[in-house]
Amino acid sequence: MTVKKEKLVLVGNGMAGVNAVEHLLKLTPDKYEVTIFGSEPHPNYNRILLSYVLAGDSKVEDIVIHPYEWYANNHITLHTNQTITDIDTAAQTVTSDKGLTVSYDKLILATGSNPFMIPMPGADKEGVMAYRTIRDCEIMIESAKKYKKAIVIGGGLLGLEAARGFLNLGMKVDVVHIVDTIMERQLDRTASKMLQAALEEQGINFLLEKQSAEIVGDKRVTGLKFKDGTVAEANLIVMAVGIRPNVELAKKAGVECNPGIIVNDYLQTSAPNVYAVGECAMHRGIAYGLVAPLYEQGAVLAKHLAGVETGPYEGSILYTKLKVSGVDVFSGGQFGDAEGTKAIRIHDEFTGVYKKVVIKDNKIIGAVLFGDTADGTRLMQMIREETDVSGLEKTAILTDSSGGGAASGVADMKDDAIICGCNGVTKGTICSVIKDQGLTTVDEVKNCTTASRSCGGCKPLVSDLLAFTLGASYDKNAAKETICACTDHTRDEVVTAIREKGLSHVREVMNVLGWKNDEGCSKCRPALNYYLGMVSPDTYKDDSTSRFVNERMHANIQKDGTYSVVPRIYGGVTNPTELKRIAEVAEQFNVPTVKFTGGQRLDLLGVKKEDLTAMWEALDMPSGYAYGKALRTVKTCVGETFCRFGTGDAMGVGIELEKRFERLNTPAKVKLAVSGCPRNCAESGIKDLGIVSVDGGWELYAGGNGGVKVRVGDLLTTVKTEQDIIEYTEAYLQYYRETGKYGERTSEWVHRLGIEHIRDVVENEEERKQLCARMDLALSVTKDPWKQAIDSKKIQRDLYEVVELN
Ligand SMILES: Cc1cc2nc3c(=O)[nH]c(=O)nc-3n(C[C@H](O)[C@H](O)[C@H](O)COP(=O)(O)OP(=O)(O)OC[C@H]3O[C@@H](n4cnc5c(N)ncnc54)[C@H](O)[C@@H]3O)c2cc1C
Ligand SMILES: NC(=O)c1ccc[n+]([C@@H]2O[C@H](COP(=O)([O-])OP(=O)(O)OC[C@H]3O[C@@H](n4cnc5c(N)ncnc54)[C@H](O)[C@@H]3O)[C@@H](O)[C@H]2O)c1
Ligand code: SF4
Ligand code: FES
Repeated sequence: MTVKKEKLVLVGNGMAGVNAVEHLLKLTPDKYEVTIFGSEPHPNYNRILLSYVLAGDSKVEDIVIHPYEWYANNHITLHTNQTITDIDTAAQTVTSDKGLTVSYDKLILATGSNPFMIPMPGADKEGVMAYRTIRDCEIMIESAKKYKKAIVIGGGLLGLEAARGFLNLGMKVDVVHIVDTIMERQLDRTASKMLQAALEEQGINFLLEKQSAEIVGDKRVTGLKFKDGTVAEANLIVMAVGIRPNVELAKKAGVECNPGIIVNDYLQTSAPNVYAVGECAMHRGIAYGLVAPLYEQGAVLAKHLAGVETGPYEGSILYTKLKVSGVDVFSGGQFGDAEGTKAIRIHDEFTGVYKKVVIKDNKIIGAVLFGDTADGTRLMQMIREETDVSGLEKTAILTDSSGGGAASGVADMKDDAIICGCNGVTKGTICSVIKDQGLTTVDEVKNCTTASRSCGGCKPLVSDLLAFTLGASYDKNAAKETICACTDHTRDEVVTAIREKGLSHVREVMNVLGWKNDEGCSKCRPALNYYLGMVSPDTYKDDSTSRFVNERMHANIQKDGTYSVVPRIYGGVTNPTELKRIAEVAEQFNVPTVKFTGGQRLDLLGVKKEDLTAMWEALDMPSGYAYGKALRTVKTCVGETFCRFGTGDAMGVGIELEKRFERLNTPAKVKLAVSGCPRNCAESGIKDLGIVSVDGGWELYAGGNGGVKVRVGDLLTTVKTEQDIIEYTEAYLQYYRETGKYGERTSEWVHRLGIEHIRDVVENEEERKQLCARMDLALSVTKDPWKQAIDSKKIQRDLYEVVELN
């Protein structure tokens, strides 16, 4: 006798609902006849990965979790593009917008959330949108082909990932945020400010403490007006200011909601046989907006519906990781300081790493990590298990990422411990595929199980599981550091290919080396442009479209959309005629602020884009390159010319160095300093190359940095004459140009290569002469970009004219 199957209907073909059904079918494949309705015209896909689609690192087809065949193979009836509009809880039926009525024995509501749209005037204009679905993503990608300036309202996880995506799509982007710290729901002030600085470095412009008042424009948006009366230009505005549970259908059917669909610990709603799971559900006063808790809910619901014994769902501890390449941010549990809590903090300004763990009653209750998130999953495990840390050395909690042997932490985990929260993959599953299928790398585990496919936060644990399962045969460092997710090639492989294959365009490199993403991204394109120029300085035609906005514009864009102009003042030494001219130009162009920079230059701030070329012409001074990955400034003291302690001509040497190396492209910005005696008034110890006059010669200090990662330079060498200084500086900078990774400051480069190695290179006469010859070639072809813009109507039209956006 065949047992009649019960009818299970799922409303919402999203991540939470389908995951629960998948789990249920594994437990009891034959108990239910399943029907799924989804409003979107797609099979179940990974919404998390939309950020990678937008950023150009994935394609829509790559983010499908369950293709149509999965539904067919599991005998599930799927109705995509069909919205359930009514539920009759007495008759136990649902009815769709296409008029289809289906009866149920059990009903799961998994209708997700709606993005919150700020109800301000103009919010209905063309070009104002949310960011939630594949469709939204497609519209954003299409818009980027036509429009050049976006605003994202909301500096939370979604807003920042959207903003990064826009940069990758070649748009300029402002993030408008209501308070003065971004991601304030996940980060403390220190981490938030570090994140902001890192994202500004990538090109995102932040407008903080801004209250949006009105969207301006005719049919299509042209800008966003704030309550303080200022306006920011944009032809695309994305609202990412939070979500609201989608409960319209449940409310209409009389199911209790406040504001989400209220569920008990078994995900039951107020209506009989009706369950809710995912973002639409409100459990113990919380509606979750991240997948890990939704999967935990789904696991309980599946067991409950399968009739398998299960404990209640008692709520989840949240953790998040921002999915923006180049920044590592993790936040978990209760990260804020509150009564009864104590925190352990490490803030290593040398490496840009910040870690904070919050402890209450000898238990870790929260953590924030910036710059190094490898310990995130381990700390989450300690938070979940309420590990007593009273016997532990407190700073070791933060510094020991392996807990005494890579595999020791994971060895203690149970088989059903979730390793990848985003994709609900357990330790047991990962260990069996490693064993059964002979997997040896994190990437293979990812492809096989989806663990680490989304936010990437679980990669260190997956790696530990490989070590635990494979023992000594696991090579943790086998995974190589690629330029970005668009390629499997490392920096060195790419540079070698450029040299050996004679590649000469950014696109050619991407084609020949089989880039996964035809357009590349904002990480690889500027890097390729730099490497090509470094390899063939005399023949390579710079691809300005592959440069970051400030380098394209040859001025630094400011938070209000104006620019800053810093003319070259060699060695920081000027004269009355030059100063008068600068003053007159500042008056002529109504420059609101003139400021001395840390590098002894004058910065004219608040210049309108359309005034830039006229201002440069009036100044009649070269560009100070204050915006570029290039030589910025040579700071000098007055030296022996005026100072009674001085033993060397600091000003003379500084001016000569700046004249020699101005306009030189380097992997990251380069700052030099020359001091006339060891009192070191020009702060030579914290410069990329710092020169100090000493008895009988000059000392050269390499790899210093006074910025985010403070580092004191290492003594590179001591030379006798001013001519030696030029020669050693040439060799040092050229070696940095040839071996530095794009974006890597000399402080990191010296640390990576080791000062002894660099010293060996520059002190070897033959190598030094060769490096100098290659440097001379690179210097022989540089041109002043301001002069080029003054002389070219085309450049002025393309870059500096104000275009009416519509
Ligand atoms: C760009 C982006 C990036 C994200 N990144 C992360 C991340 O890194 N980590 C993380 O944990 N979370 C992330 N999230 C959040 C995560 O995607 C959501 O928490 C998760 O998708 C919610 O799942 P859900 O099933 O509850 O809702 P959804 O995935 O929204 O699914 C609900 C589905 O139900 C459909 N539906 C609604 N009403 C009806 C109806 N009446 N009839 C039929 N169908 C209906 C909707 O169209 C939708 O397809 C991200 C979200 C976005 C938008
Ligand atoms: N990496 C991830 O884990 C990830 C990525 C994307 C989205 N998500 C999830 O998707 C959901 C939506 O993300 P979200 O970032 O929109 O929500 P959110 O609620 O996390 O953040 C919204 C942000 O917008 C700000 N804000 C609110 N009103 C504003 C206003 N009028 N002007 C300017 N700023 C304003 C808030 O201060 C807050 O920081 C969340 O549940 C989020 O957790 C997660
Ligand atoms: S570094 Fe020496 S020479 Fe230069 S200003 Fe200071 S004391 Fe004078
Ligand atoms: S925890 Fe996010 S991908 Fe694994």
